Amino acid sequence: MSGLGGASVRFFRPCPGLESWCLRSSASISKLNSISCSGLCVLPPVCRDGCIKAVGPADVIHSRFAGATFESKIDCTGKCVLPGLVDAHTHPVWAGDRVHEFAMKLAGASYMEIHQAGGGIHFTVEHTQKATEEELFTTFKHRLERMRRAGSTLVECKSGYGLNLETELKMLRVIERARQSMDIGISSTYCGAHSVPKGKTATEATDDIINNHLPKLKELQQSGEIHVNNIDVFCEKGVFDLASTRRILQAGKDTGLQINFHGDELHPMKSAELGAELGAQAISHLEEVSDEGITAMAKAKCAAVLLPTTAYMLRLKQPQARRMLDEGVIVALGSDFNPNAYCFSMVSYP
Ligand SMILES: N=CN[C@@H](CCC(=O)O)C(=O)O
Repeated sequence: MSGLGGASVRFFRPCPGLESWCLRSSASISKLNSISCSGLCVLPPVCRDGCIKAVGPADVIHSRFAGATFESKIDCTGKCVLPGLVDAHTHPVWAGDRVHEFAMKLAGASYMEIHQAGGGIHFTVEHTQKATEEELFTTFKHRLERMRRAGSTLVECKSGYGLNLETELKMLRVIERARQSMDIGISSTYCGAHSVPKGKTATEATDDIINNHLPKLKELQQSGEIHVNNIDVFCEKGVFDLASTRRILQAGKDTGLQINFHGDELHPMKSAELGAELGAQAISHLEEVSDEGITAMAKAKCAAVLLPTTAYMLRLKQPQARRMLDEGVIVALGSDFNPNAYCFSMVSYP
C-alpha cells in the first residue's frame, strides 16, 4: 500500500456505518480507520509516517493491533478515504493577478499575443519584483493552505516571476520558508527561464542564467540556505528556443538539479525529444508533442505532466493522454495554478 504522499490514488467506496479511530501505540501515534459495510469491516491503520499499515476485516486487524490504544474516534460515515494528491506543476508565488486579461482573452486575444504585448508573465514579473518577501510569503501560504484543503499533500512549486537573480532568489527563499514551516510536501523548482526579461535577448538571458544564477544557486544550496530540486525552462517559440533550452537545462543538470520543464505547449518544438535525450525527470504541457517525442519519452522513462485546466482556459487542444499511456509514458497531472489559470484543486475546476 502506498504512502499518503505517494502518487497513486485509491478510493474506498463510502459505505454506511463507516468509522475510524486514532490509536496511540508505544512507538507512535497512529490512526485506525474502520470501514464497516454490511457486516464486513475494513480497517486501514495509518501510522505517523503516513503509510497505511494494513487493510482487512475488522476482527483480523483488531487482533493484529490488539496492543494498541485508540486516541480518538472519527466518524467517516458517507465519506471516502483517499491518499493525498500530488500536484506536479504550480506557479504559486507571485504578486499581481491578471484578472484584467480575461476580458482580452474573451475578446479573442491568444496567450502569446498578450505576452508579446508586454502583459502575461511580464505583468506578473513587474509586480513580483516590487513585492516584499513577506507579502509573497503571506499570499503563498494562503494558496498552499487552500491546495491542502483541496486534497494536495505534495506540490511542485516554481519560481519564475523574478527573472532577475535577486527576485528569483526571493521567490526560492519564500518556497523554502513554506517547505520548512508548513504541513505539506514541496518540490522546489528554479524557473529563471520562464520568460525573456524585458531589455534582454534570449541569448543574453541564457548567458545570465548560466553564468550568474546557477552558480549562486549552487552556493546557497551548499550552504543549506535553500533547497531546490528541479530546473525549468519555458521552451516555446518566441521565448526560449531549443538551443537555449538545451544549454540552460544541461547547466542545471550539471549543478545537480533534476530537469522538469515546459515543452511543446503552443508550438511543436521537439521539447520531448530534447528532454528524453537529456534525461529529464518530467516535461509539462505537451499539447503539441510529436509522435517521435512520445516514443522517446516512453523509452527514457520521462514523465509527462499534463495540465488539463490550462488547455481548457487557453483553448488549446488537450494533450494526448490516452496515446501516451498506451505507449508506456508515465503520465502525471498538475493544476498549473498561476495568475492566468487560477486553479487550486486537482479534482475540480476553480
Ligand atoms: N506556459 C508557461 N507558464 C505557465 C503560465 C504562467 C503565466 O502565464 O503566468 C504555464 O505553465 O501555464
